[in-house]
Amino acid sequence: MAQTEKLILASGSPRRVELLAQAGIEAARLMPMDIDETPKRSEHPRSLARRLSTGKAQAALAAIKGDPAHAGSYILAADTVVSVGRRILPKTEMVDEASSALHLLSGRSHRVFTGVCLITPDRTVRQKVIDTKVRFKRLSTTDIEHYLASGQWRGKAGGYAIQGIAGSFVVKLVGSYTNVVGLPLYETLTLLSGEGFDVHAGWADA
Ligand SMILES: Cc1cn([C@H]2C[C@H](O)[C@@H](COP(=O)(O)OP(=O)(O)OP(=O)(O)O)O2)c(=O)[nH]c1=O
Repeated sequence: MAQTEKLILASGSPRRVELLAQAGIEAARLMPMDIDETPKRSEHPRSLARRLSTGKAQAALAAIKGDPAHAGSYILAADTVVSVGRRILPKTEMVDEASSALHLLSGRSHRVFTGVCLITPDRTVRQKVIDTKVRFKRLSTTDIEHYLASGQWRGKAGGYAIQGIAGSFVVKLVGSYTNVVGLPLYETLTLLSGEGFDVHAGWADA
C-alpha cells in the first residue's frame, strides 16, 4: 500500500488495524503501549477515554524519542470505554466480569466512548472523544450462557464485541458503528487529513 506519510499506530488491537485498513490506511508500525488503564475515582467515562488515548500516544512518542527513523511520523492511539450512566464497565478478562456486564447491559441503553489521539510530526497533540449510544435487547439466561461460552467477550470493553454475535443484541444504535468496534473512522480520517496526512494515498491499493 503506497502511503506518503508514516503512521505509527500505538495499539495492539487487531480491530484497530483492520478498521484503519478498511479505510485504506496502513500503519507503518504497530506499537502496543502497556499503560495503567485503571479509572480514577469517579472519573467520567469520557475523561477516561481521553486520558488513556492520550497516554498511549504519549507513551509511543516517548518510546521513539531520538530515533531519526520516526522523526516525521504521525502517532495515532485510541481507547474504548463502555458505560452505563457514569458506571464504567471493565475490559473483561474473566468470565464473571463478562457475565455481570451482560446482565447490566441487557434490555437497556449504554454509551461507548472512544478517545482518539493524534500526535503530528511537529508534535502537536490533537484529541477527540466520540460517543455512540447502543441499546441491547433483553438478554435471556440462555443468550448470556451461550455468549459467555463463545469467548467473544474476552479483552473487549463492556464484555461484548458488536462485530460478532453481539451484533444481534443491538436494537438501536445512534452514532458511529466503527466507534464501538474501537476506532471511529469518519472522525479519525478527519483528524488525520486536518493535520496534513494524505488519507487517500493508499486507496488505490486497498
Ligand atoms: C464495545 C467493543 C469493544 N471492542 C474492543 C475494542 C478494543 O480493542 C477493546 C477495548 O480496549 P482498549 O483498551 O480500548 O484497547 P486494547 O487494549 O484492546 O488495544 P490497545 O493496544 O489499542 O490499547 O474492546 C470491540 O472489539 N468491539 C466492541 O463492540
